[in-house]
Amino acid sequence: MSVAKVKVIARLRPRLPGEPLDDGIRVCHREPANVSSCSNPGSGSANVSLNANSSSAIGANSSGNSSGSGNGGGSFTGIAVNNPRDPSQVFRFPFTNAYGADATQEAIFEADVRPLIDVACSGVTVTIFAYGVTSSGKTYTMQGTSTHPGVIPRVVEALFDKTSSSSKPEIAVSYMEIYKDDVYDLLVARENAAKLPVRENDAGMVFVAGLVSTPVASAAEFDALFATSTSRRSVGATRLNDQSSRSHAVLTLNIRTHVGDRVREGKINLVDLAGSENNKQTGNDQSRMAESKAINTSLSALGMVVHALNTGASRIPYRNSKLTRLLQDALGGSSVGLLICNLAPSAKFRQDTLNTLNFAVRTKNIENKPVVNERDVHLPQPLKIDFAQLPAPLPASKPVTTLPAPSRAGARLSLVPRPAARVSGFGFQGSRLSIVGNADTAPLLAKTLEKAPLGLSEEEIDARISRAVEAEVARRLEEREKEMEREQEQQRQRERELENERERQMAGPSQHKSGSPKVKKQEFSRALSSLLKHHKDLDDGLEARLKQLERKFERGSKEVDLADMLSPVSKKKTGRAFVALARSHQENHLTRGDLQKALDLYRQAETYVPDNIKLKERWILFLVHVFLWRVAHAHRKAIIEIEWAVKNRKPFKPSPKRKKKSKKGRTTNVAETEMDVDGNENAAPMSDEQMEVDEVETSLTGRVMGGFAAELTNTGSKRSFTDMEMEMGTPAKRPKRGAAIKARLAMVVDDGDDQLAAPRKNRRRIGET
Ligand SMILES: Nc1ncnc2c1ncn2[C@@H]1O[C@H](COP(=O)(O)OP(=O)(O)OP(=O)(O)O)[C@@H](O)[C@H]1O
Repeated sequence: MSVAKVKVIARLRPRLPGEPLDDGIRVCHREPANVSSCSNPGSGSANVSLNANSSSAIGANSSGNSSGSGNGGGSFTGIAVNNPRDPSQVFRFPFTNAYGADATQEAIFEADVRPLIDVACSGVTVTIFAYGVTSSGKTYTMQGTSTHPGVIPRVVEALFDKTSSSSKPEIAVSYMEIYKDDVYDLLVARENAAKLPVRENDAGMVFVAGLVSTPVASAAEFDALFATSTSRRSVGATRLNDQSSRSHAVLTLNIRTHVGDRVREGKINLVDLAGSENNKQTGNDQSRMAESKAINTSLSALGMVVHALNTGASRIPYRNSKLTRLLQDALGGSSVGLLICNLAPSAKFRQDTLNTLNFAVRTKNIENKPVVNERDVHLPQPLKIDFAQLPAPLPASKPVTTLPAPSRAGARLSLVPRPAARVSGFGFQGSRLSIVGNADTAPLLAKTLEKAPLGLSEEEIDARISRAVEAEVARRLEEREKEMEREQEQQRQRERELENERERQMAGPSQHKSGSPKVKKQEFSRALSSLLKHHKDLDDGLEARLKQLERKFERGSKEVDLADMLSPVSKKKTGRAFVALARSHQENHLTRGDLQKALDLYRQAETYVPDNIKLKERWILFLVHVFLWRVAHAHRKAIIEIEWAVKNRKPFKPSPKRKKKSKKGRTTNVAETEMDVDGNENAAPMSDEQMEVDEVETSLTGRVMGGFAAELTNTGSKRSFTDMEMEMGTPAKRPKRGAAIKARLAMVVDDGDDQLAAPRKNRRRIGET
């Protein structure tokens, strides 16, 4: 993509009445770089005008091409300023052009502004902004006076001159001010003007929502509109300027040109920034101070954006102020930029002037990637069809004849890739219109335009752009056709696959061998859906069980009364005994199905030692443990059942739920997988099918189901006796052996119920011996 650096020119205004003579700041034009006269005010060089008050409009030339200005080629065009602390030292600031006190409005317009009008008419966004300290002549430069019209009226006049030519651009105007970081529409009477929001559309284009845009048919119509709206701008008197702008004003001229079947939509943003203020000098009252603070804040945000762009920062802080958001396109974006750096000659502004010049020199290094905004008239209209609302973007061009940037000591060239150009538009809303290109296709246009030698006529530039655009359109159409073909082919392929699938289903299972992978797959998916239903039932069972536990817990309050009667030591002992017993039941639950018992015992223990944190932790772990065990067990069993069903080609039926009688005779739904593996007296008798499932599992895993659960619930160091015992036997003997162990453990733990106060270690030993 073509890159166009922001062009910067400097303008030193004449001395105003009452301002003391001061030659500390001078305009230099094509000074030999080694001539000290420009840089040293004391040298008395005769061949150049160094004094701001006497210099002529140097730098301006009718071609608008500053022809070798800047530091390049051994000459210097720009501004020289004495160091206020050390007058023998001179700072030099090179610019494309530099204008002195008697430079006319016309000279500046002709040299640096008029060429940009052609650029805007060819579909590019152009942003011209005046920057400088308060009272340095920004408004004078942009608006001018009735006798010395400035940039704005001259641009409009030049545009309307074009409307009489064959291309006949249509023009619409929007005008806003940013006052204390709020945006107001200047085309709307102030009493009706609401604060307008700044938004960004999907294409990354910044716009002011609700900004009015008015078509204008003649320069006279514009003048009337402009005069009325300018009178609405916030202006106030300060000690430095009795007509000081208290806001940043942005006037946008939207230009639409028809070229054959295509429409080009360019625009010119004309920005009169409020001036930076040194409040030691302004004598501002409280309300002026608030304005001044907003002005300085937004200008410093602007400075930060410029700095970030210069240093190649990955994040550019456009969002720090409305001003920078709206200037986004002009700074590192897709428009062509011209900064007019206004300077005041007086010594009292010296420090601010140096700051302004520093800012301007940094701005020079900002690279924009201009795009040509063009669309085919036959393509659908944008969302907002009002001309002024038409958005911008697309292919790049390099419409301005910028000179190579003069080298500047200390200026860093970024090694970090610049962020992609972002598109923004003052007052433009709606979607981007484009048919002719994007960031990828822009190089073609850019290349074409870059090859254009300086001094090409407007028609030649237009012709080049047209040719490039046509080639680009053809290429993109071809690409689009190919893309569409690819998509159609993919669609056909998808349809074919769907059709085949449908046919297979219609043909039915008889056409397939029952043992084929497809049949197996179907069986498996049927089994899977049964399994899912089964799990839902399981969840319901668990939930019912938890509710039951809660009720039991409430009943435990009776025990609390009992516990209150015991001494703290006895309470502790009793609590410990309950815990030991609960642990024993917990550890043996695989063989005895004593989880419920363990749970009750833990609760009882808690009544005696309610504040024991360890117990609480154990309690929580236990609940988790129970839950996980049940879920894992249920899953495992279900998987085995499915595997078995698939292997034996039998339909999968989830195990029926077991109705469990609660102690009070209520019937509760509990998942059968809960306790039945150990075959104790509470478990429902196993069906033939279930027996088979266990056999299948044993043959698949070499273990009985208890082993799997134990693996899940016991850590390596606390493996249960049952597991160890069972691992000692051969796989064939394990089931038998397991049953014998279970019976033994049942006896041991039952005996243990009576030994409430037995120490924990002993209890363990009982279980393990
Ligand atoms: N080139 C010039 N020739 C003659 N007079 C000028 C020139 N530039 C500025 N002035 C005068 O200087 C005064 C201050 O100029 P202006 O109001 O344009 O400054 P400003 O930078 O816009 O100030 P602020 O930031 O406070 O709005 C005005 O009286 C203006 O007429």
